[in-house]
Amino acid sequence: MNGDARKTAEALTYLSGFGNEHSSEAVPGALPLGRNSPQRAPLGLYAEQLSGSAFTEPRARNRRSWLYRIRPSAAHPAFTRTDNGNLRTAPFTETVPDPNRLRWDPLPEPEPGTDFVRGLWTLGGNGDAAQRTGMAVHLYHANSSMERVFSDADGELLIVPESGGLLLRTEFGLLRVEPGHVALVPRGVRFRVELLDAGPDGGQSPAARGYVCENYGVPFELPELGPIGANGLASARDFLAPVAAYEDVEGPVEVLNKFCGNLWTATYDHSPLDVVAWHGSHLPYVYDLRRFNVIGSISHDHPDPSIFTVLTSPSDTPGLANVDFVVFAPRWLVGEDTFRPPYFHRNVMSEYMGLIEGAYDAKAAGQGGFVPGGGSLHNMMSAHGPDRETFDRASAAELKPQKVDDGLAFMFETRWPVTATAQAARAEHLQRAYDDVWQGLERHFGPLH
Ligand SMILES: O=C(O)Cc1cc(O)ccc1O
Ligand SMILES: [Fe+2]
Repeated sequence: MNGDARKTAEALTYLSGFGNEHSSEAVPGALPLGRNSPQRAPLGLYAEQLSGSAFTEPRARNRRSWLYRIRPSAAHPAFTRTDNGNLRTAPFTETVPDPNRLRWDPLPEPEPGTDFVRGLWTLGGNGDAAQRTGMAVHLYHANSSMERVFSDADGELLIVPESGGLLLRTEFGLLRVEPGHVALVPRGVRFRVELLDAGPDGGQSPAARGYVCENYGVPFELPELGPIGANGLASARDFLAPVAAYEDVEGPVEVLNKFCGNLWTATYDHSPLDVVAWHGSHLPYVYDLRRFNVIGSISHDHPDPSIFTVLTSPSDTPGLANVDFVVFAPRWLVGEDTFRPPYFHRNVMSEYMGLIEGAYDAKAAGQGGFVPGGGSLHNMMSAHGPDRETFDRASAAELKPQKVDDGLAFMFETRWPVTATAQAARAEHLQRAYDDVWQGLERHFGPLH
């Protein structure tokens, strides 16, 4: 299946535009015109609505799609509980919230035959999935394509690959997601993840690794631009939705459903990825982070990282995000008389950071440092910022224009502290000496300087 996945992914076409009303049909005439639910849907298909918002939410936040499928989703046997593996869900109560700065190396190698869902490993989170608020941070490390199909009733999934490309076969069609891209799979949408990179044995050996933000709250949207103007940051047109593509498969297919924190399984007698046409706004997307238009200071001082927000999940309080997805993309630094890397700070928000590639400008890379596939957690009010090495270097640097283009880092920044899971708090790959990166920041104070 893996070799085929790359070939299939090469030929993909997309529909451009975040939040649009898109429509697509894999077979001409499959999409009804002028109505959603005709007495008999075209081509003998079943019409079905998938709601991502309450029916009555304001138009700007209202999300739903109509799917025209070979069988209605309702045609399935009972779900039964199955092993949650390393997946955990809010409320997170296995440990107490930790004020310490925490950092992890990448996940260890998975067992052979680990698919995307089995490879999910929850680091922590906040809120309450059943109350549709808060978020979870997961990592994944897989070495096998999924045969089964997955959907998450608990939230939307923002998938951030760090190594290994993925082919997402969704109810709405196919998305190719490489490191440097992110995929957004809405709540309840069924999909299967295949690994794009076939190993020398034509199969299972390469790993696919990355991060997932599970957003229990209001779905991600593009941030307001305010005085930035009508353009800038992530552009709506760079978010690509799939075109309709369906599986006409009769035969046993395992379908996994994450519901209020548990995995449930059912064996369908057909593939639920059988949507021949669709229209609507509750849709998956892929976005290439390198298309992000980075805005920064052209005078002095280091702007707050909110300037790098790609997507935001708002809360009921204006400006206070349930979770923001922020990217530190290649950019020029030109600030005069400025300490250019991230400043020392304590933040009321909680910050989980990951690294997709290269190095991050506030932290040393290399072994025992902040490395691709690793991550750090700086919870509410924890004191952090540049490590000693970065502080020494940046305080002495000659301030000529400088291109920062040796890395791609990101942050999930959330309104509530992230409580670690037991497995994250006790993990062997937790860096137990992380505090040391701020050791040796000597006093330089001298009133007579
Ligand atoms: O802690 C971090 O590295 C993230 C971060 C980056 C930045 O540029 C300013 C503040 C901030 O929290
Ligand atoms: Fe920070």
